[in-house]
Amino acid sequence: MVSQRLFDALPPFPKDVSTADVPKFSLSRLFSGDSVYAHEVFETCRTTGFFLLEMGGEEIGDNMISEVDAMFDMSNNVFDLEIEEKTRYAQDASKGKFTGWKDIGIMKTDTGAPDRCEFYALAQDDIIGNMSSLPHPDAIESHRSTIECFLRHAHSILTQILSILDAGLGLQRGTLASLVSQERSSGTLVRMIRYPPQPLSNRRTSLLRHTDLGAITFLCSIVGGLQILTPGSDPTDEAAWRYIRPAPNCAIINIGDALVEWSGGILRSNMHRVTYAPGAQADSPRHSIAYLVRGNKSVSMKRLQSERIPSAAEDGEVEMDVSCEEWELNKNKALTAGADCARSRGGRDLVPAVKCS
Ligand SMILES: O=C(O)CCC(=O)C(=O)O
Ligand SMILES: [Fe+2]
Repeated sequence: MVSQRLFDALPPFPKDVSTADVPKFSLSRLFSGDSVYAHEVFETCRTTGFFLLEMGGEEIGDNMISEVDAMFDMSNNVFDLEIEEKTRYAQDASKGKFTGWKDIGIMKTDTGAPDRCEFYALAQDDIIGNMSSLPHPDAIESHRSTIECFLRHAHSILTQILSILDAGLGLQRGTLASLVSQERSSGTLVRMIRYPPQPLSNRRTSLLRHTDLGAITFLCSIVGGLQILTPGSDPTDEAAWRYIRPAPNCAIINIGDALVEWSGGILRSNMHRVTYAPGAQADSPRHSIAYLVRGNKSVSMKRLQSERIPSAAEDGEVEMDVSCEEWELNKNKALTAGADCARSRGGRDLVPAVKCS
């Protein structure tokens, strides 16, 4: 949900590229309490797992638009720092440190080739104050309050979406939000990403196909490149990968694996990847900002109990009681090694709210 002003500064996404079938919802209607609209949002989270959320006109939406613009500015400045400076804040996957800077090529794509993107990740706990602050370059330190506002506003928008999911899953209002509280420790991150333009003669996937391991993601970008796998398709079928067209004032929201687990497979986390941008955009660097909301560290990954969520026993499964913290560590290691055998998950039919005999 970058502003129109920043979109106007870059070449447009071409009109003739076929794009994914992803609906656009509006934040003001989401806040209106319209139950038919809420049901459409829920069904999208169950069947596609991705949607656009348009903001503007509401106080929180307008704040978000200017905060996201400021985050993009900051991200540009961070990635433009000298490599020696960025190296001081390097991530260290072998020590489970996924905050700070990740150079291009550290991760693998699905062919085993090095990735083509740089990350700088910030822990929500660091910014909100759930832990003692981690050191960052001045380009970040001087913007801590902007980052905190961005996190608080994005979180309250996502809380609204989670309450729609509570209703659809037959959970008490506030159940899902209580698993991803901002006031308790979690692996939640805001990840800034820069993808340099790729040479015409050698263009390919820059970020491995994956599903997000957390609960829900709030993603902002201007330049295209994000693709989702058409539900029901084989990931090796190139024709099944479709671009999402970024739009001004719109965030891309997607469901992650934790919500699939908690909902017993009702909600859907869909595979996605990043490749070169289409048309004239391919010559511009691509920036994105992903707010990756994860469960509180000690929360279990076991499914929640409700009339609508089939129990593991009903499915003939024995559930492992892993905490979000352990689950994330294992998934992160696999992802870094390119060994994440990701597949889209979830999307099963809902049982009726009241079971009839
Ligand atoms: O850069 C993007 O648009 C997508 C990033 C992404 O999928 C992620 O960080 O999980
Ligand atoms: Fe992702």
